[in-house]
Amino acid sequence: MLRWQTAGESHGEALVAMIEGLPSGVSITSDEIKNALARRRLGYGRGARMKFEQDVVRVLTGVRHGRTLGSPIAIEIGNTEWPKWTEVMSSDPLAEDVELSQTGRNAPLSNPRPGHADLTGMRKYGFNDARPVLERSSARETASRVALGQVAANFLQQVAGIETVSHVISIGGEYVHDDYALPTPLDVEALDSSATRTLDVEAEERMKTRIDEAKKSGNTLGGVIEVIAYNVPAGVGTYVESDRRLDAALASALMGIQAIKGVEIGDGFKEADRLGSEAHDEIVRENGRIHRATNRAGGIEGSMSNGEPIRVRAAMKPISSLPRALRTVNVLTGEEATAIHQRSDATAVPAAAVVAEAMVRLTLAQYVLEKFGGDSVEETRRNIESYVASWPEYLK
Ligand SMILES: Cc1cc2nc3c(=O)[nH]c(=O)nc-3n(C[C@H](O)[C@H](O)[C@H](O)COP(=O)(O)O)c2cc1C
Ligand SMILES: C=C(O[C@@H]1CC(C(=O)O)=C[C@@H](OP(=O)(O)O)[C@H]1O)C(=O)O
Repeated sequence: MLRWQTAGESHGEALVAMIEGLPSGVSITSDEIKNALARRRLGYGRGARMKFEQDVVRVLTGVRHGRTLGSPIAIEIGNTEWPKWTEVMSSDPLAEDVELSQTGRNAPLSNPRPGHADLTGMRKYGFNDARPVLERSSARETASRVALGQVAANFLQQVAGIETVSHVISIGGEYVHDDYALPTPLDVEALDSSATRTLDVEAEERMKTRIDEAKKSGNTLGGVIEVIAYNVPAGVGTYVESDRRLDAALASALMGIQAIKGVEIGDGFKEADRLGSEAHDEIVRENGRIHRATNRAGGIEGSMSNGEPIRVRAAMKPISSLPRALRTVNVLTGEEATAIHQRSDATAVPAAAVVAEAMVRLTLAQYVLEKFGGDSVEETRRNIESYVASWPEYLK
């Protein structure tokens, strides 16, 4: 069973990520993890923190000479901003003669921000300061998931040539064109170089203009992202129990990302309006091989991969911390107030696409391992090859 967990606060000393259950022999280096983390920092509209902070990666356990050992892997991502936060975020009680200043970064945050976990988190955990809530609810934590996602990506690539691609479909209501071709692994470099993580240069300009306008008026934006997984063999996931359904697992993985409010598999909500004859993907034989005439289902039928590219989309709400302050109340006085705002992203849709890709990688790694097992990369690869080899030629 593949399991993973993350720990760490946004302004703490470091984030920590663990993954357990991967076979031995997966090749992975800390540079590959660093590169994955660098992709998450990209995107037009990201805030100041992305410029001055760095992710300092240390692979602490589970990897030797660039190969996994089959034992738990622990990764540390240091926050380079830590020296400024040592007192505010000290895990030990502060010495008696150290008094936190009541201004600047030390000030108690008693005006909770709408759209964040602040108000309910304060009630639930018994704080009258939003600091202890926002430290963990912050999407800083997604760096841990991207680090783990890179390990999963290497596993998927090395056992079955499975590759993922993430891109942006819309920001602030500015969409890519309807006839926009699905990006493939060959497009990853171009997507990484795009300010809005899209190959549609005309849409990119519209998105950038929209972000500029939002920024100018003290506002923020959300959008829609898509992740595609290529070369997933048919039969990953199952219909036999609801908790083993691949589509349900992917939806849960994406909904578990901060600010994601909706998930679609394939054509998702559009399918609801179509006639049955226009909704399903006919099975056709071409050049002796069986495949689908279309891929509206997004590569999943009966909660199993069907051999076509897997396609999932997620909707991200606009960033909750607005320079144009939203109304709130001061929890200490009960009086009306405006929400705290120090700095934030104007939009983080391109970054969320990279995070969503990491979650798809982790989920697929879990489901591939569940189907094919294996304690070493070679064993998993052999199992997949012999499974596919058991089909008649026209079904491969
Ligand atoms: C990559 C990424 C970056 C984010 N950056 C910010 C940010 O700078 N400011 C902010 O208010 N929210 C940001 N968010 C969103 C909040 O973390 C999120 O909306 C908040 O924790 C409330 O959680 P919920 O939206 O799931 O209810 C970001 C989310 C992601 C995925
Ligand atoms: C630090 C990251 O994202 C942060 C996520 C975030 C939030 O509220 O989710 C708020 C911002 O942090 P701060 O409030 O300190 O400016 C973002 O910069 C990151 O993605 O690495």
